[in-house]
Amino acid sequence: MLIVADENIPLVEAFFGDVGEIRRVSGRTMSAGDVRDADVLLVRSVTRVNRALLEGSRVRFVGTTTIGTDHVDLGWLEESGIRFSAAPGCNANSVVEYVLSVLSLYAERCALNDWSRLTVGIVGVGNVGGELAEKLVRIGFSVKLCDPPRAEHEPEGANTFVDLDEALACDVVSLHTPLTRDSAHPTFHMIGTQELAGLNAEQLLINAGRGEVIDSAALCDRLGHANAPLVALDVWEQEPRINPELVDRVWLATPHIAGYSLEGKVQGTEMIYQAISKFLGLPARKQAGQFLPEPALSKVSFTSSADERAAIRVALRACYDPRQDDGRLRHAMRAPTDDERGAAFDRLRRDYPVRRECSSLKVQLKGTSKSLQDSFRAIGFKLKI
Ligand SMILES: NC(=O)c1ccc[n+]([C@@H]2O[C@H](COP(=O)([O-])OP(=O)(O)OC[C@H]3O[C@@H](n4cnc5c(N)ncnc54)[C@H](O)[C@@H]3O)[C@@H](O)[C@H]2O)c1
Ligand SMILES: O=C(O)[C@H](O)[C@H](O)COP(=O)(O)O
Repeated sequence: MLIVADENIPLVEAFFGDVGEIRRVSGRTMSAGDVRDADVLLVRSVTRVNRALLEGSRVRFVGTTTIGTDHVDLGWLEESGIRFSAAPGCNANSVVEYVLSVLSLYAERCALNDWSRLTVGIVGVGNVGGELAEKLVRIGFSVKLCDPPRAEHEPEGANTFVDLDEALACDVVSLHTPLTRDSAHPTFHMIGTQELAGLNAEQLLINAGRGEVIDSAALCDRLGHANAPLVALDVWEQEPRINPELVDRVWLATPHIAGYSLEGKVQGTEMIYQAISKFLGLPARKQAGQFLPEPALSKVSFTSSADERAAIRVALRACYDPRQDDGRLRHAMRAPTDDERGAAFDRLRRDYPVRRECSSLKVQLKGTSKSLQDSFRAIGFKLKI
């Protein structure tokens, strides 16, 4: 059995070495020739999986080690009898930690002593948005949830969810929808000129869903006018050849790495390993946990003299500080041509440093308040009181 896998999927050899022969190829440039004699194909979000890639090949199973599936022609795979599996939720916690870190930076920028005074509108309340909402509520934030598909289909939907306008009126708006064009509630350019016109300088807009959910030409234009909101973008239209002018105009710019914790990546590989094992009728004995190394930073300690709010900031940013990714992307955008900038964007993702989730860090709190302990727990740190 031949397994063709994107060269940037971690631990393919460790998980699949005894399932078949493995051939690594570039996900960005993967062609029909690369996959013709494959039985199994493993991709990331950068490979378009469709008739052009697979027709005439031996491929019977496609797995994407990602949450998003907009790069895959699901209809064509089904018609062609090719089994498909994604990795729902694999890196949801990583994205949530990205948003929490952005929120902590924003609160600091606004000189807000208590970050939980910010209201947060979450658009798209699935694995990522749902986990974000749960953590924010536990910390004490007020959240508004916008998810029309869920609002329509769930019995309590009308009471739980708000419409997009209401979510867009919050201090912070965080987008976590999939990219859809033909659904009942399409998200392609869901945030366009009109929605952007309604946002103001007292607001923060975060997009860690898919770049095409925001009309980026309209955003670039809005950011050139008065009273514009602050914007944090992790995802972009036309990746990897993103608009350098837009990078210049946003507050925080990261190269589609919100989901790039080591835990998130390894869980993605593990979920596809489980799906393939089931497809082939093989036992799935390997688990992500056995491949996670000891974290570089394993413990921090705060005493009763710690400023409680600063303690959360310090611990959160010890795990992940988006300003480092922002600096690297801005530097990469100095390259002179579109091609070079695109290659640099992909390099930043390929050579991404090891980033561990908050659950890998033990936090010792001596003589601190119960509410601080609850907030640390809500974020996901391991506590030692
Ligand atoms: N930046 C990153 O690194 C990163 C990482 C993981 C996922 N993502 C993106 O985030 C998306 C969401 O991930 P998830 O795991 O939460 O997916 P999910 O499928 O669990 O949830 C998506 C939610 O969005 C809702 N939705 C659909 N259309 C909507 C609309 N028009 N308005 C509001 N809500 C709508 C759905 O009903 C669903 O509840 C993924 O599809 C992927 O594109 C990005
Ligand atoms: O959909 C996802 O899971 C994320 O967007 C994922 O982090 C994308 O990463 P990639 O597959 O491009 O490495």
